[in-house]
Amino acid sequence: MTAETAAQELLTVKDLRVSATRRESQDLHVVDGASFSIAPGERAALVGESGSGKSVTCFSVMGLLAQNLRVSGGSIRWRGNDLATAKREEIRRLRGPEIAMIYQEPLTSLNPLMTIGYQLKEAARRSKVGRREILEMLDRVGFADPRRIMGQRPHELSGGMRQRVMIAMALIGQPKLLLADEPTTALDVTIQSQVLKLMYDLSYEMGTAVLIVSHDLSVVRKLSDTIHVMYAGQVVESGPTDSVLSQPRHPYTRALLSSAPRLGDTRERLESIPGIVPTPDQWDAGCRFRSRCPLATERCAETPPVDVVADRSSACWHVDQLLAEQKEATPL
Ligand SMILES: Nc1ncnc2c1ncn2[C@@H]1O[C@H](COP(=O)(O)OP(=O)(O)OP(=O)(O)O)[C@@H](O)[C@H]1O
Repeated sequence: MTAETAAQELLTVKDLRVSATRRESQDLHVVDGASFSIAPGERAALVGESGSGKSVTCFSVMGLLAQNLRVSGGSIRWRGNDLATAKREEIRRLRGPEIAMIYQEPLTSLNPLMTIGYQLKEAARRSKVGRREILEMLDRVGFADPRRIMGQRPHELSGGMRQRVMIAMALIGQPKLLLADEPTTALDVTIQSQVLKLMYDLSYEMGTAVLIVSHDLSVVRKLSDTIHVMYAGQVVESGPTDSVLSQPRHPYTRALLSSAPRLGDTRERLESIPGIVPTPDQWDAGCRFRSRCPLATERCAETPPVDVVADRSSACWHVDQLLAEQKEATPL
């Protein structure tokens, strides 16, 4: 990394390892060698099948890992500090004014007993923001009567309204980074895109970088500048969204694309990825996708090299073959 790129980076996660403590056996790594970085104002996405470690990675950045999990290796560089080794108190101070998060289900992060006003004031206090800005923020996220919302409790609001409150709460302090962990999965399909648009419009106006965790490649394609593909606890491919999705350099990304529906799709059937994701206790030093990969050879039992080309990186022994196959499949 050059001094120039390092200075441009907001968050750099390097070889992150998160371990789960187990009572009767050795600790288990649930994230194991994840690396990616995010620049100021960048819109990035973390994609991958269930269990690949996307949420745990976000919670590590927020310093909000479950009791039985801990960062056991690697670094999380945030504007010169390493959050992997920082004291809880230091990370707590960053939550709100610097890094904020929106969760899948707003009800788990809103207190059911407290009014929205109370909870927004708590969030605003950390960022030294007053009542006027809170009301303005509620107006910006689309509430016609912000004063009325302030007096209501979470159960009095619809799912979409609650998620808009969460967006207001997360962005009230104008953080530098917003982590959004599948922020619309709990919402009706009809309002998902409205809520996403709102989140991205506001973040853009504030210059806030966004890392969205999503299963939906069509959302990622539309809304993200860069994409990081996670598989079995590692980031296996990274790069600008358009180029990763049009010319994947990792067989797992190619498989994900074949299994995702696309607008105007003429394919009769989507191909599901054969096999199952190995669980953390099955991970080894070799390529973890090899049991499901059509290109796998014996060599894949060894740690795959990280292939870096311009702003793309992928970890695969067979990038050349993968690219040759894509060339053959693409009519001139
Ligand atoms: N508190 C915990 N204790 C032990 N293992 C955990 C804990 N939380 C998560 N895990 C394990 O960590 C791995 C990564 O989980 P994570 O929730 O980050 O995956 P994900 O990619 O976000 O999946 P999804 O898309 O389903 O949310 C999984 O194997 C999961 O079972």
